[in-house]
Amino acid sequence: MKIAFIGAGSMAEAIIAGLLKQGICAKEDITVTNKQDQQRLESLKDKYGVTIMENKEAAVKGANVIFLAMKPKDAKDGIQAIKSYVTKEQLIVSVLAGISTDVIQDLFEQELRVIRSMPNTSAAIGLSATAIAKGSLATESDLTLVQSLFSAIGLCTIVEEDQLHAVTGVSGSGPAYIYYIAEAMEKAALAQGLDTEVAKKLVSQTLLGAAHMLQETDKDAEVLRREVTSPGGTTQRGISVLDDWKVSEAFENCIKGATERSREMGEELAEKLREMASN
Ligand SMILES: NC(=O)C1=CN([C@@H]2O[C@H](COP(=O)(O)OP(=O)(O)OC[C@H]3O[C@@H](n4cnc5c(N)ncnc54)[C@H](O)[C@@H]3O)[C@@H](O)[C@H]2O)C=CC1
Ligand SMILES: O=C(O)[C@@H]1CCC=N1
Repeated sequence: MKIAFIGAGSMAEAIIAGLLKQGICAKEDITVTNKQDQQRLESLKDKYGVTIMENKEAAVKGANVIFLAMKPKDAKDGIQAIKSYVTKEQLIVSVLAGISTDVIQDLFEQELRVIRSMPNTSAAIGLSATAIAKGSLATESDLTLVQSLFSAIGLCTIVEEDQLHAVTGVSGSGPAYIYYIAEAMEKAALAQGLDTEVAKKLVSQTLLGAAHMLQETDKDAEVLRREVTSPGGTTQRGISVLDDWKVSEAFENCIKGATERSREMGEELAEKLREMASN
């Protein structure tokens, strides 16, 4: 299968790295283009051996699957640059946060099969948490194909398209929340006298172990948390501080805000297109 990436940023790289690492496609089958940063393309070529192209027609020609991997704000220009070279036989896979498959179809101004996805950067090591949804013209077999691609680089579940906003707020942005926690725990460990290397090792292994416990035991997070928390002990004191600082509510608002932002980004582009159509 030949895959073209329009956009060569962190998400494109994470997917490319994952696909190659898992042997889903050969480096010769991947073509990458971006807006103008030739140095970035060269670095992807050096690192992964993929084909890089500035010419947009050449980039999409012959691809079975075209990944849209530019920022949502660049979707209009990015699609404009390739739309006259894309054919109905090619399957479009969007990773753009917030942008609906209808808007993508409108931007191409032709009846294309579009699958919308929300992976995360852990795709780079085969551990993405991805959800996908199909646009009105995509088929069940398109969905199955894209699910098999993303399943090769982590978990991939199928959702209704509207749920992708919440997915973005939870697992698309999610790695950043966990890194935020890691940063905070490392900083706190230093303040308590541990040295940087020890703090980093202990924090990352603690996150890794806890994630495995969540997946490999049949226990809920709450049960696992209680098992760590001895009455009158250290964890109880620590958790009581998190409760005092309303960390749980902070997460509720964090995910709500990110979900709302996904909807807004979709609406901003849809509104722009409506304005252009009415002028
Ligand atoms: N970074 C993340 O963790 C995740 C990002 N996403 C989505 O992935 C998409 C890309 O995000 P990042 O990789 O983080 O962005 P990025 O800023 O790292 O990369 C964007 C890429 O798009 C290219 N680009 C911009 N305008 C273009 C145009 N007109 N034609 C061709 N290429 C163009 C840029 O040159 C750059 O290579 C976004 O839509 C984002 O919503 C989805 C899930 C997770
Ligand atoms: O922050 C963003 O908008 C993108 C979407 C999910 C992760 N990064």
